[in-house]
Amino acid sequence: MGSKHSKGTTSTSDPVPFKSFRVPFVDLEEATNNFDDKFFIGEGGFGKVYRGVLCDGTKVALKRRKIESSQGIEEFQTEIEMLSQLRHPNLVSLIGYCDENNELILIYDYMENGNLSSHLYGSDLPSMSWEQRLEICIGAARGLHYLHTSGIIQCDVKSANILLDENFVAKVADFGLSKTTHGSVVSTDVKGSFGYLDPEYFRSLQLTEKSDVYSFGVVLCEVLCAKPAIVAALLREQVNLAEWAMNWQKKGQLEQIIDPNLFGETAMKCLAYPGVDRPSMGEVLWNLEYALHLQEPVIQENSTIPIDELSLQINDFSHVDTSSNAAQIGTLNS
Ligand SMILES: Nc1ncnc2c1ncn2[C@@H]1O[C@H](COP(=O)(O)OP(=O)(O)OP(=O)(O)O)[C@@H](O)[C@H]1O
Repeated sequence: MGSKHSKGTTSTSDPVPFKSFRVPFVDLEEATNNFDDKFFIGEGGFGKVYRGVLCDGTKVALKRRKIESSQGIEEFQTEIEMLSQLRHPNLVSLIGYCDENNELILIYDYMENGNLSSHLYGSDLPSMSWEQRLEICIGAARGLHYLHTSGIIQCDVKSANILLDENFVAKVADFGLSKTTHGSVVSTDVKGSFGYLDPEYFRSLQLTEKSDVYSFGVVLCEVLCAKPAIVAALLREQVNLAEWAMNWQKKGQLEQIIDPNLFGETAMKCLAYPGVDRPSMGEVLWNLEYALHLQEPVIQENSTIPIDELSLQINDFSHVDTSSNAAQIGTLNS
């Protein structure tokens, strides 16, 4: 949950009506040995995240708002409102929250294997098999499909917000920017993360479920190419992975960067412009499940080939027209 998007107020009094989820601060101090650095997992826009163990033995992750920050209250409330109503095996579970004094802390089920992006690039973690990747994408698609059929747009779909439990089951996380729309088009300020933002939403400020589909298409590209959504390529401007992959597709050479037997076409359909040409999340899910079904014999044959070998050939970004992305990034930063 990133405070970069927050428009919250500064009052901390009774921020949410779900008192049954409330956990005393002293219990959280105990769970983390007083927020000891040894328990620190990472940091996002909202604040630091710690692992901990509650007195009943439940392993948890605690997201603690930066004390100096006056932002994040609106996202804190949205997160609690959304997650206290939603339950699905592919959504992260909110166990409770703490809003004592100046503290705002969200308490989640602890996800043993962290987030999807750290398994794709930028870490020493072992490469995941194709089958595992596809199953993770299917899990995340199920979570998003459930959200969309519940009338909710997640609004910040990215690989860092797909968490993995001890069995590598995908759980969609971070609902601070989510919107309840019940299928209608909503006018709103642009929110989301660089590299994942639907260009149509960016231009029109009209939010629909297809914006999540676009962002999920970028996640599929990351999974297929083992590259981050924004790639700093040699001396050039930052390169947007989605546009780079679509350029290869336009040239009819998608197989140059990804194995055509996998789910490249599904990823490309998610990135279609205009948004009405994109599939629904249910169709994406069906396509991925079908890809898994088709892949089973192929996966068995290739199961020892790490993705890095496939992505070795995709380091040439010289064909990308970065002008429109650079414009988008520039505008977002301003
Ligand atoms: N329930 C959880 N279990 C385990 N690790 C978690 C959990 N929730 C978050 N993390 C980890 O904590 C770190 C910070 O996450 P956080 O969601 O605050 O920020 P982010 O998604 O990295 O960035 P942003 O604030 O821009 O969305 C990440 O490494 C994330 O994987």
